[in-house]
Amino acid sequence: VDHIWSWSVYDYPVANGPRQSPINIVPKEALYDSALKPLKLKYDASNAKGILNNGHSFQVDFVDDIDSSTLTGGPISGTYRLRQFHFHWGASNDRGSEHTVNGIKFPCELHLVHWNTKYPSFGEAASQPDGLAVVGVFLKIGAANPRLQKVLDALDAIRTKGKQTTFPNFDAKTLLPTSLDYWTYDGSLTTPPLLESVTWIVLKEPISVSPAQMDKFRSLLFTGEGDAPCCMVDNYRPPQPLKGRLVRASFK
Ligand SMILES: CC#CCOc1ccc(CNS(N)(=O)=O)cc1
Ligand SMILES: [Zn+2]
Repeated sequence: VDHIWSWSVYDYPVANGPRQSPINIVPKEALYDSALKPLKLKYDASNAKGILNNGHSFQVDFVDDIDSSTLTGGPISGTYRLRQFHFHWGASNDRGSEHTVNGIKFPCELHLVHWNTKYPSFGEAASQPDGLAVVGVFLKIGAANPRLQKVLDALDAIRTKGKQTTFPNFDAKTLLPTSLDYWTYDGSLTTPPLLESVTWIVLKEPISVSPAQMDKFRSLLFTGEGDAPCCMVDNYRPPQPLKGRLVRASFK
């Protein structure tokens, strides 16, 4: 079975909702908002727990039962805790990102998923309009990125769906670009259950990734051990209708 996104609008009626993600970002149509605060990301490397092939991407999970890896400031109010980060990528370097900029696709996009601590759990927050905040970072082809290497070196141990291994002491801040300038808009999860609970914060500055490193992402499988192997590629949702939403910029 080709692993195109197999869910249908019938399974998830919200797929046609008013605030679906991702979107195409048109910088000239974004509104600079001087009231937007700088992003404050405070990550504790000791909160990193494990790395998992979940059958549609891989994710690095964090301990989120205390306020030690948090997102504050930016467009959000209150404190959001880092839950996990994961990536989306293409079968070739001409595609792979979920958000696009002036219609341009990047080869890969990193998502750092946070949940609002005004709710008792991630699951509860995920059903609230202000429950989640995801920081998106574009990856563009260039020099090999040493900050990615520790993550990529762990992929051999989680090649098939359902495999996981420990992944201690990882500082997710090392994956961020120099500038924290961002675009922000109200959106959704881009994977099932597509819940419209995400404040998206997409960084303007990409980080680098080399072609060889991109091939490492593509060495993962959608399929489980013993299944006919299907390379984990093109695990991105295409841009969705803006439906009148405003995209704000934290920078001029
Ligand atoms: C409710 C629920 C659930 C499952 O948890 C997640 C967590 C992250 C994601 C990632 N979605 S994305 N690509 O928008 O960050 C999807 C489901
Ligand atoms: Zn994602």
